[in-house]
Amino acid sequence: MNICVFCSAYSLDDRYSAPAAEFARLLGEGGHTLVWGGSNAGLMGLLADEVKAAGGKLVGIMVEMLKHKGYVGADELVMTADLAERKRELASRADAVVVLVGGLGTMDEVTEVLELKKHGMFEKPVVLLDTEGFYSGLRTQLERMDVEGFLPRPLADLVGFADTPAEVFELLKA
Ligand SMILES: CC(C)=CCNc1ncnc2c1ncn2[C@@H]1O[C@H](COP(=O)(O)O)[C@@H](O)[C@H]1O
Repeated sequence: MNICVFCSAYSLDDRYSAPAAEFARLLGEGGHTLVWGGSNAGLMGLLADEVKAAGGKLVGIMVEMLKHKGYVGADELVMTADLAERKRELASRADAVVVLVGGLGTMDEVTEVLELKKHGMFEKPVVLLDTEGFYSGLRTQLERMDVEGFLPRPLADLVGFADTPAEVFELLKA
């Protein structure tokens, strides 16, 4: 499976990096391919290192302006002109999307994918790994949208929440 992952480009402490590394190990050992932003920065770089070490493949979708941070050693590195093209390319290559902890870049990517799903233009599973309850605020907001009539389809059709890396893969199998 081509698993597209959005996550932080910053180095984070063990509370966040250890579950990300475990997720990467499961991805690699499962024979999956990581499709990601192609960067060696922070959690993105850690993820790629761990997937590779566990025997998984790496497909990086890079953007011209960040190419100085490009990961060396990917199986495939695709260069895109801008962030919008990169998001389209990431989505088009994904059989599933997994969101690890991240900041504004990650938010931008996940909201775009959920908006496409909302309109029925992207039908692949999307799972958020809610490490340390990092996404509890976002989850509360999305649930309120669901309950109060802001979504055209049930939230459960749009996104799943996993507490552990292993649970991500259980949700992807379901
Ligand atoms: C110096 C430095 C940290 C460079 C970051 N260089 C980057 N290289 C590749 N993708 C990126 C970068 N920054 C943000 N992104 C994209 O936005 C997300 C991370 O942004 P953030 O850290 O959550 O907000 C990633 O999923 C990635 O696809």
